[in-house]
Parts: sequence; C-alpha cells; structure tokens
Amino acid sequence: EEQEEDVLRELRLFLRNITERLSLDRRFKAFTKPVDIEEVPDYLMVIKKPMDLSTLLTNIDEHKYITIGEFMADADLIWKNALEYNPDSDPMDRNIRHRACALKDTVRAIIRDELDEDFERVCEEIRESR
Ligand SMILES: COC(=O)N1C[C@@H]2C[C@@H]3O[C@]2(Cc2nccnc23)C1
Repeated sequence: EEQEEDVLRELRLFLRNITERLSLDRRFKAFTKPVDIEEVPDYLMVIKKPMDLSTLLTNIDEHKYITIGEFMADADLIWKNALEYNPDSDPMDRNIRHRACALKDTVRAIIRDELDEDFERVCEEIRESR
C-alpha cells in the first residue's frame, strides 16, 4: 500500500545518496562507468556479470532494489570483478585491487553507520510479502 511505497522511496533516496558519494570519490573513478569492451575485448570472457556505479544508479531508478541486501549484492560485484580481472602483481593490477578493497570497506562502513536496522527490517518484510 502507500506506506510501502513511502518506505521504498526512502530506500531509493538512501541508495542514490550512497552511490553518488562513491562516484565523487577520486579513488573509485575506474568503477564509475562500465569497463569499455572495445578497449578490453576479453573482459566479458572473464567477468560474467559486469557492474559499475552508473549502472547501480540506473538500477535504483528502475526500482530494481527493494532491500539493502539486493543493492549490496550488485555493489559487491564491482569490487569482486576488479579483484578477479586484475589479479597480477604488476603495479596497475595492485593499484586497482587496492581501490577495490577500499570500495568494499567504504560501502560497508557507510551502511553500518547510516542504515537504521528497523528500516532495513521493514524493507525485508515488503520483499517477503511480494
Ligand atoms: C574496473 O576496471 C577494471 O577492472 N579494469 C580492467 C581494465 C584493464 C585495464 O584497466 C581497465 C581498463 C583498461 N582499458 C584499456 C587498457 N587496459 C585497461 C579497467
């Protein structure tokens, strides 16, 4: 009912705010747009489900996420894909893995600090009711 839509609207605002803050952080520039398949032709052979911050924003606007957990699963793909595709010891790979780890820790810290447990529980109740 209408109260449920109010809750999901507030969730979208919270998720957009997190995603926009991450997109402004210079450490995460490599994660703001999809990896360019023309520049990296083998990317889709290695990475089954690409994800990036601009795609997260599109998914939010398309009402794809009803719980924080669903958003986290896609946000985690960003850094997991970077660790998987860039495993080597050369400085470029090490650099993007360092940023991937920083992204992982930053997302978790924001959610721990800013997500109200009761609000998340209401979102999960809505997900179970649909
Ligand atoms: C999240 O970003 C990444 O996982 N990558 C991996 C690619 C390999 C390397 O860096 C990326 C883009 C790129 N483009 C041209 C030549 N080499 C590269 C970004």
